[in-house]
Amino acid sequence: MYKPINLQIKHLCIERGERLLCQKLSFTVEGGELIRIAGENGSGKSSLMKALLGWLPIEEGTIEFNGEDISVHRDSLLAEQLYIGHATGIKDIFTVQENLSLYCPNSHESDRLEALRNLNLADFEDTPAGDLSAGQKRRVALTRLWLTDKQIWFLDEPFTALDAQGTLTLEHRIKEHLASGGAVIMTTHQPLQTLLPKIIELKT
Ligand SMILES: Nc1ncnc2c1ncn2[C@@H]1O[C@H](COP(=O)(O)OP(=O)(O)OP(=O)(O)O)[C@@H](O)[C@H]1O
Repeated sequence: MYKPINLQIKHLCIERGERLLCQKLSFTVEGGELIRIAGENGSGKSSLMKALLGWLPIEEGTIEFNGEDISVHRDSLLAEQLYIGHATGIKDIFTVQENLSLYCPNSHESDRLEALRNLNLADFEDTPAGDLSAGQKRRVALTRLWLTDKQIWFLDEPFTALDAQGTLTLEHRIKEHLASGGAVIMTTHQPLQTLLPKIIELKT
């Protein structure tokens, strides 16, 4: 079980390419909570995620993690977070197993194999990632969710290219994480099957 966490966003405004993306947005995230950032294409979902991690400057407002302003001190948030972006980040020239070793260098081989089994990739460990389908590459990227001990997950369109069974497997993993006090902030354009998120809607 994780310790309690609190991410507090107050009156946040982000500007990108001279467009104002969030207008005085406020919400909180605590352990056990699933947040879905919703909105049309270009409304600023990915930008908001990056701003929450301190990777994009903010125009106005504050982001506090466990009471600390991340614009001053973001080490504790960065130490607790796992971010999986829009792009899978999988390296085509490496095998599936090598990609996992690259992303999770401290993981045990037995845990990596178990993670691959969970995602129906056990037969592909020696396959070059470049020979995988889009959905299989997404699954390789998502194995990190079975290998991490990070408490707060930032998942940008994690369901992209997954089939129905892959979607349910990911939803199940997210539920396990929430049940142990983890938090998840995600974007998705797809309908969720079993998850009931708190929705933060961005306007265009
Ligand atoms: N690197 C960048 N430089 C300048 N502007 C950018 C950059 N990346 C995105 N933007 C702009 O910021 C706005 C929000 O983009 P963002 O990717 O955050 O939207 P989104 O809601 O995640 O979209 P989608 O649903 O298509 O993934 C868009 O108008 C986009 O053109």
